[in-house]
Amino acid sequence: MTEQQSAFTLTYADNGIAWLKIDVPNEKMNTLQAQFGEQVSKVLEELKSKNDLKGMVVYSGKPDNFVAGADIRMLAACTTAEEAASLAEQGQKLFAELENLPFHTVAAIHGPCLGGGLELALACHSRVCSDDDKTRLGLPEVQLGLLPGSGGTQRLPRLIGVAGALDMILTGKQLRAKKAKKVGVVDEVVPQSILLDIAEKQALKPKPKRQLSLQDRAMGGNALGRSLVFEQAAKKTHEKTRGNYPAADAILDVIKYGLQNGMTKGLAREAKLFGDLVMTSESAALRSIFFATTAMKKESGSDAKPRSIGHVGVLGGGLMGGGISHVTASKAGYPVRIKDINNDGILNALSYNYKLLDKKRKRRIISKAALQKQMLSIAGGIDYTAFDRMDVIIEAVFEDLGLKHQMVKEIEANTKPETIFATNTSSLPIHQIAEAAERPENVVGLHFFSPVEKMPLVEVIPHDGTSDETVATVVALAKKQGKTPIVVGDKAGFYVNRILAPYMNEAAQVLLAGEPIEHLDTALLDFGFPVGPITLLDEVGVDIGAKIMPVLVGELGDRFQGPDVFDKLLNDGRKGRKTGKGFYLYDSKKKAVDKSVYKLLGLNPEKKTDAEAIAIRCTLMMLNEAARCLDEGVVRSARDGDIGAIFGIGFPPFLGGPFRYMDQLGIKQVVELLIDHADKYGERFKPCQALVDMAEAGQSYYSS
Ligand SMILES: C[C@H](O)CC(=O)SCCNC(=O)CCNC(=O)[C@H](O)C(C)(C)COP(=O)(O)OP(=O)(O)OC[C@H]1O[C@@H](n2cnc3c(N)ncnc32)[C@H](O)[C@@H]1OP(=O)(O)O
Repeated sequence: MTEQQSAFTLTYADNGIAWLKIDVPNEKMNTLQAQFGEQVSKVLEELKSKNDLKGMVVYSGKPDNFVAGADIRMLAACTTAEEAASLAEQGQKLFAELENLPFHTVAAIHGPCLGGGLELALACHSRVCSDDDKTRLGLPEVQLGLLPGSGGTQRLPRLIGVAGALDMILTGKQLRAKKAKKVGVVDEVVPQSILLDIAEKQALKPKPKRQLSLQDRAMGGNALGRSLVFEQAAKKTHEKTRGNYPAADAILDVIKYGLQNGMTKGLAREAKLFGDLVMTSESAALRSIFFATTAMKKESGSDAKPRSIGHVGVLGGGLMGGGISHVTASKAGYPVRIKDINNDGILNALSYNYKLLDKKRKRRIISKAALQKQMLSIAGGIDYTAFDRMDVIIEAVFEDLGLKHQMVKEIEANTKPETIFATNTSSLPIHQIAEAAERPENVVGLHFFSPVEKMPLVEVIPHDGTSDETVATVVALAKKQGKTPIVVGDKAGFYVNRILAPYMNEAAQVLLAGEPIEHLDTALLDFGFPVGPITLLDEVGVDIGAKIMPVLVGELGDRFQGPDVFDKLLNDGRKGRKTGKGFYLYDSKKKAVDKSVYKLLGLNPEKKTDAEAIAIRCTLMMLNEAARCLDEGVVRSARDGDIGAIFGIGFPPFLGGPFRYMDQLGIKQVVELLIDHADKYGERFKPCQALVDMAEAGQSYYSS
């Protein structure tokens, strides 16, 4: 290999400093690949042979990233646990040699420094990072169903203490520069312009001695303190994972083992468990989410080019309008003008924005000046002033077709001919909204989920007459807002609500069969959903469910007919959390079921069915409907269907989404389960034709 093709280049300065540049050829992102082992070994051999070096700076040749970790494609290609473990061992060995160099090694970090990238930096004696917003440090392996396999589970606790390391490794959180300095992951934070100079200055200083952090001394440095920290972390982790994520248990195990038995044994265990985890179905599913979202970042939703956007208008200053204006102004960086029918709506949206920004300011993510600047980019009023400048309007008014028609007309009258009208409807067909338009090619659905600033998914819904350019423009806008957009068909419920509704209806059936509410919710939580269905109904609002159901029944048929409980609940004033009255009590601190709801529904709750059976019963309804959606073209691919369900509903990520889960079960088995449930509970479980055909042909949704 020629010098130019090498990912690692060494140069020497007259002042005794060596410079090790990492620059993977032909890639915009540095990742660590097995094939670099030889190159790094050579570099290390050369460095060991030098006896006149004072120090070394390790830096990236890329403009905006340090190292994003081991190459995930390489891990996914492993066919045995031994193969994966040996990759980890190789990294461990090289990093140990780096750590043992006799002179001061300093990592100069700008941009993402994640996974194996941070493990490399941890093997250096000091770390300096830029204060740039792109700089993020973390060990996100757990999000891929893995543990840090190149020394991270051993070096991080020894550097920042057990509690801090457990927090970082178990959550996979990525720290910004200031926070990384605060917890002790880096030694210095400096502007990017002087990063290399400061790193060089550091490297000229003598190699520092490793010290136990204060936190470690206080909490994890003795056996008793340590076991307490582990106990708490295990409890907290289990509450979240419910035993569905083997990586979390493995992380706890390896860190504890390493602290009890020393670094060498700890590293051996780290590599072994890393190899085992790479082969788990959970890791394969989580890796597939990474590959899917990375691919989706490049897609434009249509063959056309997106139009450029200068200004965005938002109609309606309610909860959704507030959230949409926030992601449009603060995340995408466009000036926003909100229009509402009264000033309270505008004030509401502005105060929503202020609260979100102030939270960031309090956490020192943004400065006061940045907060003020961002607030100034959002304006509002009760008329269409300045709307002639708008390129896209996002409508978030009440779900009423007449009102939406009025909005379309007013917008067409007050904006440019090419202005896009994107409606955030969750239930009304886009083609019906577009009926009022003179320029239906500019009308498109843009369905956000609540709370907008947190939920990662957006459904983009073209109707038959929407232009490709409109689709590409709103897809680009959604990406700038930090969302993952999926383009879905203009049918009732679109994709996410359509697959959610039968699942929720089935949960209601289970409830009416007399299963206790906590039992039902816990069953689905244990299965891996982030909230139970009854809690979700309380959160979303019983009234919202009652409004969407007839639309689905009308357009898609009787299988969407839920049990007849909405009227009883609504007549009793039980709209859910927002009215303080639903299935749960909202005036006590501890979550508890409002038992009077059983009386209202004429139920005598009693646990009769085991949790697993309840979970599969509700989930099967979702799987069957997802299969129908793909068959009807409501989603364009199994991949989009999986990402939509995971990001829109919280479908258990470790199962990889409904389609990957069906593959895992085997389509034949899914069909058999559906038939079995149809026998027990009714026709609504009848497997859709697409699944039956696939089962007969022995097909699956994915090839791997
Ligand atoms: C032994 C070790 O402990 C094991 C590990 O290190 S496992 C890996 C741990 N690291 C990670 O999980 C980080 C994964 N990467 C990311 O989260 C994000 O890419 C990022 C935050 C670094 C950057 O995000 P963003 O700027 O939006 O860029 P993004 O589009 O995602 O990535 C750019 C390119 O880098 C690639 N990339 C980023 N990290 C990668 C990785 N770890 N492996 C392989 N490819 C990676 C992407 O696939 C994409 O490639 P493409 O352009 O050819 O499709």
